Amino acid sequence: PSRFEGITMAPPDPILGVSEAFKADTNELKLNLGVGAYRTEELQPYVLNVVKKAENLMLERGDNKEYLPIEGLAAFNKATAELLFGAGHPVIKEQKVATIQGLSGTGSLRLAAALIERYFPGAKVLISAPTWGNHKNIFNDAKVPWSEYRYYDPKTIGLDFEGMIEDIKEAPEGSFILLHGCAHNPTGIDPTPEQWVKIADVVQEKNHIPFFDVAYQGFASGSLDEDAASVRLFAERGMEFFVAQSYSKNLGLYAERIGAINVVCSSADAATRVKSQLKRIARPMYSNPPVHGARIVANVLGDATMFGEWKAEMEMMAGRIKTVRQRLYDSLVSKDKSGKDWSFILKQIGMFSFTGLNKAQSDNMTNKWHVYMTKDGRISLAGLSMAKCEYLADAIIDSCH
Ligand SMILES: Cc1ncc(COP(=O)(O)O)c(CN[C@](O)(C(=O)O)[C@@H](O)C(=O)O)c1O
Repeated sequence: PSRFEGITMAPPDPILGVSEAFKADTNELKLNLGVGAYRTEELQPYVLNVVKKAENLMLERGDNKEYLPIEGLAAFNKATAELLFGAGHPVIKEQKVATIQGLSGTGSLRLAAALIERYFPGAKVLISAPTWGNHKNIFNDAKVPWSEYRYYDPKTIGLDFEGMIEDIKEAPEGSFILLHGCAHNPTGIDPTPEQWVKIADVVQEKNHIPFFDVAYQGFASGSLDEDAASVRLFAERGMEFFVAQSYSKNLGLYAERIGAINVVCSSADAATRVKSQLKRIARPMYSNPPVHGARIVANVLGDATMFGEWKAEMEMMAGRIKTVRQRLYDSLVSKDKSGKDWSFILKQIGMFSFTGLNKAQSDNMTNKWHVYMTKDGRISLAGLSMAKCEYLADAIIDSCH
């Protein structure tokens, strides 16, 4: 008998498995609102013009393919930390941030989880209920215990702020609090600036360690600075904390796997030690990261013209999603005679809308309407065109009544 008998079939991934099912569907009405990947009005993947411009420059320059250092491309690490905190920020000036290039957001989260497992034995991570589908797997596989803090309130289809604060208060002192910097996934519901202040207060009070996941900087509101406000608030307070970054969405570099883990420390010496241990973890995991995406980011962020062009394209993408969000809302209101309040669609921010549809209703969306979405009721508006809003509204109304 084969010794591989014990290797059973793994379940399809709750998010990426939806794309697999979508590809297998032959119905031309099919709509992929599963994975959080931007599509144009023609529902095609989008490579930013500024990315093509940077790549042409890189090709002309004839860069070589030598290994990067374990910590990644130095120009990228510098640029990514400055983008997050602002170039003039004290944590940058005083060299208190340990930044290493990661395999996009996922790989950066995983490196951070490995550091927690190694240097914070017994510490647990508090994650929002609900949260991005891969967070639990990342911490489980890194053998880091986690528990949930209340976040989504199905009654108001809004934030259960009191519950969130209470659960963070109740957590053992020195817990890691995983926070979505902006554009919460899957709910699209973000704390208000005032609520962020209160969150910072309670985290500081309990000596917790904030752990930001910033996968949508600039993509949520269209403004890089606005979307970094929550992270910068915590940096203002002189807190030590983690920030994972991703350029999958805001620069459209999905498959280039480019991101970073930043650890804000209380001294430059601590940052040097932390960086050395992140390198120690990375080397046996993947040795050193891919260069192409890092060079694109470093070139775009390092050139004033391209940086401006990037900001304009990001505002275009964020703008298209906002327009589609409004059109979906208008279609639902005009078609639905039940008087249901759909305003939550407009209050949500970023790529996603949390529809409140349950699993059976989501199944109906797929089986009857060929609309592919995650089973927690999330739809990615980035995959929706103006032309398809009416159809989607019909599907949602049919599925929830
Ligand atoms: C909050 C959050 N954090 C990290 C990531 C990781 O992204 P990457 O590794 O590409 O940098 C995502 C992407 N999440 C998805 O957009 C999604 O939820 O559909 C999708 O890309 C995914 O991988 O699931 C995310 O939404």
